[in-house]
Amino acid sequence: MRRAHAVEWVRAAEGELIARLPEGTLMQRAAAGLAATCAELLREGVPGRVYASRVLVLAGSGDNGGDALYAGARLARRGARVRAALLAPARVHAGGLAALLAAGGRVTDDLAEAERADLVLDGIVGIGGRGPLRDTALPWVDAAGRGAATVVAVDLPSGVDPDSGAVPGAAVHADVTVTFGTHKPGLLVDPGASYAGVVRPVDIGLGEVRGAGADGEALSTGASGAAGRSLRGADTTPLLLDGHVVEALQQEDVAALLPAPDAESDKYRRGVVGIAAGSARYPGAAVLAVGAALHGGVGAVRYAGAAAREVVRAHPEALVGEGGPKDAGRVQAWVVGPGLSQDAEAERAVEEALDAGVPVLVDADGLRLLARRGAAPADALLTPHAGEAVALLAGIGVTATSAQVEAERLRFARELARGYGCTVLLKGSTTVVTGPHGPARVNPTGTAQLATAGSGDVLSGLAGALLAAGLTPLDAGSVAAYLHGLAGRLASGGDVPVAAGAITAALPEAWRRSCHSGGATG
Ligand SMILES: NC(=O)C1=CN([C@@H]2O[C@H](COP(=O)(O)OP(=O)(O)OC[C@H]3O[C@@H](n4cnc5c(N)ncnc54)[C@H](O)[C@@H]3O)[C@@H](O)[C@H]2O)[C@@H](O)CC1
Ligand SMILES: [K+]
Repeated sequence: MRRAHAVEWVRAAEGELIARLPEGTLMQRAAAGLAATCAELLREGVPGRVYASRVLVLAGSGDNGGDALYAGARLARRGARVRAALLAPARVHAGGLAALLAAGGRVTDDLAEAERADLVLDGIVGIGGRGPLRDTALPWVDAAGRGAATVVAVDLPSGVDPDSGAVPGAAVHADVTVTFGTHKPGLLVDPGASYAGVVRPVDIGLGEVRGAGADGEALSTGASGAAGRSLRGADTTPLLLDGHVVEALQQEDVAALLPAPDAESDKYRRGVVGIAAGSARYPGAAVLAVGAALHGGVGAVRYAGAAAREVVRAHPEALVGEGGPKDAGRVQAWVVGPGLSQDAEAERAVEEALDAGVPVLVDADGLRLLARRGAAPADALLTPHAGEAVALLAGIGVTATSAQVEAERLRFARELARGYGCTVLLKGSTTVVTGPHGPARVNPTGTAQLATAGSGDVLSGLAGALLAAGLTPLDAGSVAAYLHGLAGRLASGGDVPVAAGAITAALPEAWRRSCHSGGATG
């Protein structure tokens, strides 16, 4: 599991470490890791060596600038020609600057240095940054963009909000981000994630803090349901700040979560998912959702609704009925909403699915109907895109535009999960899945090619099947997003447009790659 922690968490963990270590230790660890990565990049890149390479440090007023200056000093000691632009000279990190000068580095105010550098270190702001880049930094960042330098962001690209991934104005576009101790949420969530380039974590010993965990290490987050907050003190207490952890499933996590039939399994024990979707006018959504559900690890798929004939023609494996969810046989989870329209019959289908006493995934038209209720059962999974999220938010008295939802996906997904009291999967450039408490999950496999008609119907059928197979709403949503994203990548071969049916066709291969070692996450 890849984990990111919010600034408040990082500060608390660092505070605990700083109290135990000699002064400056953490910054030296950060600078050493940063310099090692820069040296590697210089050796791999055009100069092919550190000696005589041109390095420009952009140093802001905080410790982020300190990290960059100390790393610059280390590179200067290895023969690099290092220059530093001080963006707030009166408040520059004094120790870092002294170290750089002592190692032979120089201060510069010549913008041309940015254009001819081999490597630019963005030490403008780190986790202390708020708002867009300030005017003093802009000409330097623009000049670096004009040149051929490899841009390395220190901890995170300046201008990206560390906790939300929002990019409120100008920001640094990094080729590589060297992040300390743990990922920051803004590095995993768009739009911030798209500014970070390749993210390389550097261990600075946060794992030494009780209960803390750098990438991949055990970290008690109180799992998906805990409502704990800021529990520090007693020796056995993990450092836990509710809502401060963001996770991204990796291939081995998905492998462990995928349902696998055992010798005892028959079709009913594997789970049956019910799909209440489509309408006489829009049968396609039903066909797509059922088709994906058939690949979702359940023993059978029931369809209930007006598109029964079209569904069985496309998928003879499905058990179909023309009535509503109440008249269908037993299922372990319902999917309700895709292509349902919003008439009285649709409303009844949503009511019946919500009252069925099993986990229910609500999508599309179902969400618009649900917004009028302003609440959902605790084991529901809501799967809005930004536009549907706006309607759902209105249902709990929150006014927001789609653009605002897209800009702060984590925040609005959490707000919906808390407001409706259930799990929410917010679709988009970075799909976010979260319950009212505990960690949020972001999907690492997405591709822009998934933004295609019917793609959401495929996702809801697949996630519903995983719910019926017994996964929790958080696991079902995040595993479905992972497989759906991977299938989309496989179907598009990277950049070829895909139709929703092609995503479904690629699901078996995505599943196969996810349950075997050998990796899938890009
Ligand atoms: N706290 C720690 O123990 C460690 C921190 N480290 C580094 O320290 C960083 C955090 O340092 P700080 O807390 O000093 O904060 P930063 O260096 O991230 O930034 C704070 C400074 O930037 C200014 N600032 C804020 N927003 C700005 C904007 N949009 N444009 C320009 N200037 C802006 C503030 O006025 C303040 O002076 C981390 O990101 C990491 O790089 C590392 O050295 C590892 C250890
Ligand atoms: K930075």
